[in-house]
Amino acid sequence: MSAWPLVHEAVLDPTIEPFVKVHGEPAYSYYGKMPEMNGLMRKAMSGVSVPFMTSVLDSYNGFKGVKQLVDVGGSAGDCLRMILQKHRFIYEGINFDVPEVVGEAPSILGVTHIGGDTFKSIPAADAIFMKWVLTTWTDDEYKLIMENCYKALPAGGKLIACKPVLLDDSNESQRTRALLEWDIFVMTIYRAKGKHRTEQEFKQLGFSAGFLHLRLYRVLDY
Ligand SMILES: C[S@@+](CC[C@H](N)C(=O)[O-])C[C@H]1O[C@@H](n2cnc3c(N)ncnc32)[C@H](O)[C@@H]1O
Repeated sequence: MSAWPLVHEAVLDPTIEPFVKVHGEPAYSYYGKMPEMNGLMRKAMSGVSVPFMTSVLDSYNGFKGVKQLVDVGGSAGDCLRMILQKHRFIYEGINFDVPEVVGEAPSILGVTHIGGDTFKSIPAADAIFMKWVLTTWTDDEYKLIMENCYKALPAGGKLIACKPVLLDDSNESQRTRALLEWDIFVMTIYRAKGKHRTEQEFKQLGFSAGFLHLRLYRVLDY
């Protein structure tokens, strides 16, 4: 909470986040040093992701043909658990997150937890799932994560990124307002230059990392 009074400073100087000004380090490394914060973050992600994934899995069928799936930034592994329960043909799941998070994750049948850093390398699999990860990073960091995803996949492999897509022109709708409000949250806590992106921006960043085709599936008007 102590970062919020500094929110305007992220606009004046986007090179340093309000969270860093207050705590002296970025949010994820701060959580990693505080088991209680880390536990709260895992719990919060489960709380929002479980109902959300139930709806996604009702309408999205792009996992067909996948045998090994890595969930990048998968937190405690809830998303992967739900995907594997629904799609029994996926015989191997890898839940990849920072060591402090996977170290506390529960064991899940068919899932191996691997600790690491998306900016260094990502475990190989024939498809990658990544939900609610890219918004918190700058364009350069986003590109680096995408390059590491590209390296982790075989030719023709698939990256399934689950993200809200911003309209080209912002409007007065509740959805646009909610996404832009969320940008302010990201700007304050994670990265002053992190943001939601449009379809065209996703396409360009993916293209610059080697992903030549982008197919958009709309689920939940998301
Ligand atoms: C917003 S949470 C999303 C969690 C999960 N994908 C979900 O939708 O429930 C972002 C996740 O990225 C992880 N993360 C942050 N930096 C990372 C890094 N450098 N390498 C691997 N994981 C990272 C965090 O620990 C966190 O679990």
